[in-house]
Amino acid sequence: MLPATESTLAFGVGVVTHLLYFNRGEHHLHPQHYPLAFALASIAATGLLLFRHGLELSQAVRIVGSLGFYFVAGLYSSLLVYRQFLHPLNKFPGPLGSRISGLFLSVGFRNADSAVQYRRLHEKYGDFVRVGSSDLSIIHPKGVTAIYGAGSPCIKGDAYDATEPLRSLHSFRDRQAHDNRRRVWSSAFGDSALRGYEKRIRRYRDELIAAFAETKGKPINVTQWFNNYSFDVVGDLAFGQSFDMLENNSNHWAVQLLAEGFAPLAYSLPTWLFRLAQCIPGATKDWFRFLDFCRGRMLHRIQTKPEIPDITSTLLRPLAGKQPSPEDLNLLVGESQDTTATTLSSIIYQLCSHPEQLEQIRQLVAPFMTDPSGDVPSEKIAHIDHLNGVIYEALRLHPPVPAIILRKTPPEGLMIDDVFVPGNTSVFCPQYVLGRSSAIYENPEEFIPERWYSRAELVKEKSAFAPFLYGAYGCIGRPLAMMNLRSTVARLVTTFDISFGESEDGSGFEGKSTNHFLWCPGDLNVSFTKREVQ
Ligand code: HEM
Repeated sequence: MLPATESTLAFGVGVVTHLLYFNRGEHHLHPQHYPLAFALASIAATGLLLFRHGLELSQAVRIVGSLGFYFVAGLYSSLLVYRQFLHPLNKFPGPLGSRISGLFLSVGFRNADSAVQYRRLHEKYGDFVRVGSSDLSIIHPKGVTAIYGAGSPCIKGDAYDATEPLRSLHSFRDRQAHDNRRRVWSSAFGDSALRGYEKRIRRYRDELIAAFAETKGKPINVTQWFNNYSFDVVGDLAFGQSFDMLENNSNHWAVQLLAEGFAPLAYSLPTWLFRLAQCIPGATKDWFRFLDFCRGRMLHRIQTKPEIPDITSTLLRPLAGKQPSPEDLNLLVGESQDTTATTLSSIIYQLCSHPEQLEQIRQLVAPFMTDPSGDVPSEKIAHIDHLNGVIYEALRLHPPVPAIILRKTPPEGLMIDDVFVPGNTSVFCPQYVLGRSSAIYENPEEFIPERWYSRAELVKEKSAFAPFLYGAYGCIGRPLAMMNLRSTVARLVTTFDISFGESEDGSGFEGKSTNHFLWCPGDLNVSFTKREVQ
């Protein structure tokens, strides 16, 4: 048995370690160092007792074990007491377990339905909900501008360090480093570059239309088909070579790896745990296989010069011969394409649910579909307010990034309207919950495209609508996405009669959807019958 003074001392050291070290700053980058340091200290202390003080091995192990126990007990007691009773976020409501750890909610997210669950939490607790020891979910109408707006003092949260030291444009937390990389990317998304991409994309849109025409009205799962289309498009824009997914109507193996790599994001695990899991041998092998695949395709692409410049051409130019990082390519291939595909699915879901809207868009775009190819450049139809309204309504009700886009408040804290959010708090505004909030929209559950142009009174707080985000870290691919969405929707509605398949009621589209940072809708069986008169 350890004397009381030693056990108290070990306990006290635990408390002090928490208060002076773990309770200050960030500690998520190298979580494996802590158990390692603990093990090394235990071995050193055992050695000291054995060789310096001549104790028996069993005696030395018992003493070191007890000291270790009291140290850990002190550390965790301090952590629990602090988080439960003294934490500056205690004034915010939320599930009791969340005060102690975000892991409490991670367990509840086992069905990958975090966006729906955040909605329930906000219905119960209000605009500010504490969802972790230092984490707030916020749906106050002024929250989005305060947290993500151009002048916001917030920085990206620790989750963006998940793959450190690998970095993409998306994951730079340092503002200056991000801005420098973003300047390189901007040239790849300027007007003239987009016109070139539009030409490259047309070939895949033709393939999509041809594949739908071949079905002769037999219902098909559009969620998969739009995935096929979007990944083929980005494969072409990034590597000058598609994934042949439209041809095979199935995921390319690399795309499948990517989807599996995203799966753990469903549980909103703390970043330290995520990084700890990466230390398990083999745990990230699929991820690295995917990055190797990107690297291989990139090398192949660099050896060929495309007739019409692709994204890589424009990215390579300012990099002066250096290659984009494989993480950048992962960003391009993974995150950006799922979003375009899910938005197309959401639009078709809403148009099948509201056939009168489908007819209205058809009437509006038909006069511009004069090209013999059947296609239409986006700029010809970009001014059609109702078409844009349909896209925005789909994005409002089914935001592709529906829940956590993490930011951290500055050390001095942040005012959101008249609510003070303490410094160094992880904050996010779930777009899915905001999109259905009656504090922000009149009749939020209704699909009303006019709210985005002629019935502005139906949007009470426009700044809360941010499916692409805005500000310094907003989506750089927005113009490309909008261009692709407009032209593809115009082409689909003028080429086909579109309706839910016979046994489809649309319930699984949302009901079986999951959220892995990006939203993945359930299957949606839709019938496309070629129209006689166009
Ligand atoms: C409907 C389609 C899309 C939606 C809703 C969307 C949404 C978003 C959102 C919410 C972010 C911010 C994420 C964060 O801060 O964590 C973002 C960032 C980004 N998006 Fe998109 N996106 C779409 C399409 C695209 C496309 C087509 C591309 C490119 C081909 C793209 C490229 C990017 C890039 C590179 C970033 C990182 C920007 C930065 O950190 O500076 N996105 N997108």
